[in-house]
Amino acid sequence: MNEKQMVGEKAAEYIKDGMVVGLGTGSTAYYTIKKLGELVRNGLNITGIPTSEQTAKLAVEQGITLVDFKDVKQIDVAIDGADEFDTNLNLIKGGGGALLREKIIGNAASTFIVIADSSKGAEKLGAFPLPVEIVKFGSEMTSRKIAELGCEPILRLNGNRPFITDNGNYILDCDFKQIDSPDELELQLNMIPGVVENGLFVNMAKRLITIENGELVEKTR
Ligand SMILES: O=C[C@H](O)[C@H](O)[C@H](O)COP(=O)(O)O
Repeated sequence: MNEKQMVGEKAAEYIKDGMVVGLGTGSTAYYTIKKLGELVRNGLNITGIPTSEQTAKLAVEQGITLVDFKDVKQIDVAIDGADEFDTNLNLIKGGGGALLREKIIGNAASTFIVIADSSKGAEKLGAFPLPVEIVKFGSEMTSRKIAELGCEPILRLNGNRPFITDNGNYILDCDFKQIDSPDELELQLNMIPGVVENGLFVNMAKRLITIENGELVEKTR
């Protein structure tokens, strides 16, 4: 079993009957959703809220009932992957472009569980270029304003066209090299008009499930 499958399936153990579950996006969350599908087919009763169109499709294929977000007052647990995590369980997310919905759902969940293979750990965040979702209007200006914070934003492409998020926006990948104060940078970025959201998830993860020396490890905050 690969590391993504190990952590992804482990997270499914936290899901109990009757829960409303935030379903993450990406190649690690894939294994959680597959496992939850198996459990649902064996009688587990949950409803899911997907963090992307891609995840919605997978969840439906797996037989997981989805609920309309507008009808939801409480999300019990959200499970999602990460592109990078630090020792305080702060994260960089958005490698797959799903960061906005992931942040809304992760923030609304009583418990946000992160699942990440051993390659994602870092002393300080920043080696992974930070994804920032911006509106199309004025995108060059928004990009210049972000650059003033200390990076060279690169417009994410899909082939030779801009990548478009599920929300109809662009993504700028911003290589800050090393992020000393993720909480400050998160706020500074979101203060720039045109920025919709950024991929820094600070003080959100309650539990991290990862791998160390080939073994499953869990850390809580
Ligand atoms: O937008 C994508 C998400 O933030 C993913 O959770 C993140 O990119 C990690 O994905 P993966 O599990 O495929 O490495």
